[in-house]
Amino acid sequence: MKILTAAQTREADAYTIREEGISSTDLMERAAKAFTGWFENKFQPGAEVHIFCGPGNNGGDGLAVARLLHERKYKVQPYLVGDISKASDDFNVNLKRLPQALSPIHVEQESAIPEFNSDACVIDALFGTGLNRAVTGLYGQVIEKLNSSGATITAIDIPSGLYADSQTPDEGAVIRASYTISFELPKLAFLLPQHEPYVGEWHVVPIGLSQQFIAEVKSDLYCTQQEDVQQLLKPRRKFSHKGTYGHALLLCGGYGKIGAAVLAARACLRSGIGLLTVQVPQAGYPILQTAVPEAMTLTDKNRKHLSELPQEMEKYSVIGIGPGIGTERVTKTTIGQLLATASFPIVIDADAINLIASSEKLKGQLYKRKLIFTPHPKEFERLVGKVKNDYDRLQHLREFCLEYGCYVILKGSHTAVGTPEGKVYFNTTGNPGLATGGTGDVLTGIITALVGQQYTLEEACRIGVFVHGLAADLALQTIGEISMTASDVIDSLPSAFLHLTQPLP
Ligand SMILES: NC(=O)C1=CN([C@@H]2O[C@H](COP(=O)(O)OP(=O)(O)OC[C@H]3O[C@@H](n4cnc5c(N)ncnc54)[C@H](OP(=O)(O)O)[C@@H]3O)[C@@H](O)[C@H]2O)[C@@H](O)CC1
Ligand SMILES: [K+]
Repeated sequence: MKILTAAQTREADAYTIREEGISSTDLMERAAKAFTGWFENKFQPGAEVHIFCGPGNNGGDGLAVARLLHERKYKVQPYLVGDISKASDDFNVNLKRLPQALSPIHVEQESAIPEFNSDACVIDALFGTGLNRAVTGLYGQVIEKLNSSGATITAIDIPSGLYADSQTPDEGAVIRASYTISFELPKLAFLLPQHEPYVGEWHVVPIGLSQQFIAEVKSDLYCTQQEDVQQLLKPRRKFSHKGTYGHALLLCGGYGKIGAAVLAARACLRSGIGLLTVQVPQAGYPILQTAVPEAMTLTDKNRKHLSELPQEMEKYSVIGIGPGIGTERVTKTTIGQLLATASFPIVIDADAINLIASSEKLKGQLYKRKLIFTPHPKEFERLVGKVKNDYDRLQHLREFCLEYGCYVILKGSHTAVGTPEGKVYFNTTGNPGLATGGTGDVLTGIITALVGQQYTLEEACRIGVFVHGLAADLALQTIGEISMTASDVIDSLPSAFLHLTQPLP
């Protein structure tokens, strides 16, 4: 699914109206019906619903929603905020369509807003994609009052005051919604962690915008959804054997962190790799052999740390390196040797990222290699320097991928996959249960397995982060967020792959 800017969304609206012979009023009605459909499933008709409408088409949506909810027996009170003498045409059409029983309250000062019951619902229809400056003055005061009212706020299209695709100025007030119901496509702002307090739980409802326009419009930003991953996954062939699915090498684990190698290895095997060799420091040998009998185990000459590459490197199709390896000098030297010699793809995680980030020499060896980095935000900052905000982080992500021609999986609540072509794919699975030690090691194992099976690096990144999040979502059902461990995510990988390859009817 593509992500469009606010300007492109307005163009999509205009194109749909022009090319598909639908009036803008009818498109607004579709949007209002789509919103109302979601709202009715969420809130019972007994609830008081206070709908705050601004002067543009977002306000027009609010007025149409007021009429539709009134018809469905909700106790609706519309508010017209500020100067509506220059309101949009469709706002005025929907103002006229309000039934007699609904008389709107004009809010010219914030004191005109009554106190709400604690179970009241507020619908925010002040501003949508037409927001063109920070919200201050009366609108800002109204937003602050609604935020502190204690009512459950549901935003139409986007929380008012939030910029859809660029940094919202600090001085602007922004609605803090519990729910945001967006039309047709998600906005970039919803995918960035800094906006969680404003956007709340978000959903997209279709309103029939032109699919042709959406297919043709240029955007480098995408959401990866289940259908995408189902199309990317290749069935295993009847006449295949273990050699068909690659031979992965994991260079993971260090004294006290052999568990990281166990987790990465188990996840790699559960993600379809044909053969797996794990090299661990001597201290890890009995542990690996016992915990992961399916993996072949090599030992490093060093008892505690990664200090050498195995023999016969040419037999591997992919390497995963980093989980638990530590930051010893000798390990850094080994990474340098790996970058200098390996011709196959390398998945680089954890301390391998930290070691590369700390060395200009190692960074200089990254060019023209087939590399996937899997940093969390702190590791990413070690690679690229301090970032100012989530948009700045995204910019750095694209620049880093372009400069080094590599892939970066920037982990977070909507993990972002950056590609060398400047594209970014946001993931749509996962939950806060993943915020626990070892889940990153699991992701390294999954991605390594997928690269080993000859998926392109882009496919491996997109499938891998989706499956990892899906496994956590499936584990949620029986284990919950609080108790979830990295091993639970591995244990749910089979269900996640089954879910994707044999969708239930
Ligand atoms: N078109 C369609 O077919 C469909 C559109 N849809 C809906 O339309 C929404 C977009 O509507 P929109 O383009 O009218 O813009 P919207 O966000 O309502 O605001 C514009 C108004 O706000 C004003 N204004 C802006 N910033 C301000 C500020 N900081 N402080 C104060 N004022 C400010 C600006 O005034 P001005 O800049 O002229 O002073 C103008 O009056 C979209 O999100 C979706 O909900 C759906 O129904 C689907 C069909
Ligand atoms: K809104």
